Amino acid sequence: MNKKLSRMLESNLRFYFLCLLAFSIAAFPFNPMLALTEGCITILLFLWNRNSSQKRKKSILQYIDNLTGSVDSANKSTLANSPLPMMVFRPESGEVVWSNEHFMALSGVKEQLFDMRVDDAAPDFSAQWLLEGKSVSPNRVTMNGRQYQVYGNLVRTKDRQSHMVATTYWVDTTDGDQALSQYQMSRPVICILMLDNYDELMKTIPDAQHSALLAQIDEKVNAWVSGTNGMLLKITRDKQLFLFEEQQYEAFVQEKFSLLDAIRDIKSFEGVAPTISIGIGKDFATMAELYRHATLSLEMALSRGGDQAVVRNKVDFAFYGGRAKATEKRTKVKSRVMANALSELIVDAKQVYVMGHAFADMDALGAAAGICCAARKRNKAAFIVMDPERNACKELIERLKECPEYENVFIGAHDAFLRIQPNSLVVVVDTSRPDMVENPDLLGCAGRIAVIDHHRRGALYIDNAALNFHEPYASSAAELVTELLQYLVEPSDVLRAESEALLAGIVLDTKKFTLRTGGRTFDAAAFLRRAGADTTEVQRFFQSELDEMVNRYGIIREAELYRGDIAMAVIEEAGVDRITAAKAADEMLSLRGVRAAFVAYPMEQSILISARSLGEVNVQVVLEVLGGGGNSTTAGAKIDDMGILQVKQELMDAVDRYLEN
Ligand SMILES: Nc1ncnc2c1ncn2[C@@H]1O[C@@H]2COP(=O)(O)O[C@H]3[C@@H](O)[C@H](n4cnc5c(N)ncnc54)O[C@@H]3COP(=O)(O)O[C@H]2[C@H]1O
Repeated sequence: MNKKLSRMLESNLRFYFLCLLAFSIAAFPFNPMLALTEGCITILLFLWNRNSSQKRKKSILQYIDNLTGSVDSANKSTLANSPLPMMVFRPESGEVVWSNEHFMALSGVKEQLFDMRVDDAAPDFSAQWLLEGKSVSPNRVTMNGRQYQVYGNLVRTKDRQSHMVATTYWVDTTDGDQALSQYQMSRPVICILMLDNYDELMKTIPDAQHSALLAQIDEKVNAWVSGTNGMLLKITRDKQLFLFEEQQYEAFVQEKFSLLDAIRDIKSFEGVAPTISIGIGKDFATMAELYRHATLSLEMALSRGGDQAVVRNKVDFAFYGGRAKATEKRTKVKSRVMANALSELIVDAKQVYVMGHAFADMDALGAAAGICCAARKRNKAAFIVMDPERNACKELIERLKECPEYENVFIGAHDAFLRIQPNSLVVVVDTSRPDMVENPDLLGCAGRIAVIDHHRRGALYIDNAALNFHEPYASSAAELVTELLQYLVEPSDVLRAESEALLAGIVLDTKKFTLRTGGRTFDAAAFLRRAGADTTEVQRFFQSELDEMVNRYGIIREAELYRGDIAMAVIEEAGVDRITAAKAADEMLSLRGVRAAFVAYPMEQSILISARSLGEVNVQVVLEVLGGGGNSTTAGAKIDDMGILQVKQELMDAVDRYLEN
């Protein structure tokens, strides 16, 4: 080190002295006296320079020595007098090498911790994070009832006993942690409670009993909020605002928002049970944001059929309840308002693109044809975006293509993407999930988006739609579009093929008017009949090939009864067709005693599930946990990254959880 330092400090004058000496020697033959004098002076100068540079080197080395000495002793004193509790130990053996007084004081050890192990001082301390090269402990360490954040570093030693020594610094975070937790626990949560069927209840029960029923409801709500130190405020006749602290929230989750059951259990005098929807906003910074998200959650609860709690936190939506069968709560006024809004959107747009879910079925196509009819009436070009191969309605497509109005109407997803312009309107029918549409990219290119759907809304939905006609009580998207058409066109404007496509959509989703069929479904069917739909023609779309029938019974043969009344057919080999699986699930419901049916089968890289129920078991709730969706009686799911047997197990677990909760 000294040699290196000397070399760095030494100015390299040797070369100059050698040059001067060479000049003196060269001058000697011409002037020996002058050459000798020059030579002597050069040698004297060299000696003087060497002497003085040695003195300088010595004093610099002395200075450096002093400096490192001070740093060393400062280091030692820092270790000993550090205001932070410190402890040095061998991570391999856990043996404590040294600790300062602060550490001893907080660990409660009187003497130096020689011959002691880290576990003796801090039993829940683990050195794994140090061995993994981290410098901060991932969790707080508790010692003598206080919490510490431990920082540290690992040094390799030449010691034979142990190769590593860890130095740790312990920062007491107890007070900070307590303050943070108190702050988090006292964060406000905004909850909006809304009676789903206020108008219906008021209409159906005699006036004299109104106040008794409302008093019963108020009593249940007050009992639910009592003991929470929250604040309950009536905002309208059917809505209340409930403000409470975060620390109460977990209790509501634990008791699964029991208010839902308590309200449903109120026996109204005319047999109409009141139901309530709960929308909660939490984890947002301001009151305005909390309120906005509580409103959004309430909207979500209502759009999923009401009688449930929806919680919107920073990351996601969470759903509770919503297991009761949805009852019709639509109003004709809403349909008229929606029809006017859709008409405006069509008139404003240059072109209209209609798309349903990928692998479109007759409901998606029927609804799309209805929108084309409304656009045609307004002289706007309309296109149906649909994969010509991957769909479940080929015959219906052919039937529509026979009409001159449908020449060039069907286009593929890729063509639509190339043609769409910023002033185009995209109408999404029969789904509201952006990941399920025929071409999700179109949603990003459209000037405006309108969504018409009848499925229960999931956590993922198209949230930037200019128009959202979402009615989970409707039987089908075709029924909703038919209802809009009644305000947008005359029956004579609807092509016969269009009316049959719409009727086929309704027939498919209601299983020939047996499931989810309400008064409005028959109204829509009557309008379609007036528009020329032939029911025997529609029936023709549902005829199946012999092969398909054989395959369907092949699936049913694999069915087993789970828990006595849930039919489950799990097909391990590939080759099952979607429609055949859906029809098999439908048919399994006709077995005596069966309440719900599931068919699981592999398709390409995924496993698909088709689920059907008679209404008592909400199959949408069962499949939602597996990432699926649909309606209470008709649902489906697509599961990636799982084998068929694992899906079977997950499905059984989901059924167990549903039935046991
Ligand atoms: N990956 C996923 N994630 C979330 N939700 C999912 C999903 N896959 C399916 N769903 C939902 O589940 C419902 C049932 O789908 P599934 O394929 O069993 O059954 C479909 C379809 O395969 C079936 N189908 C089509 N053509 C048919 C025909 N000719 N005869 C009988 N059934 C037919 O009718 C049902 C129409 O159901 P709908 O569109 O109302 O509703 C669908 C859809 O909304």
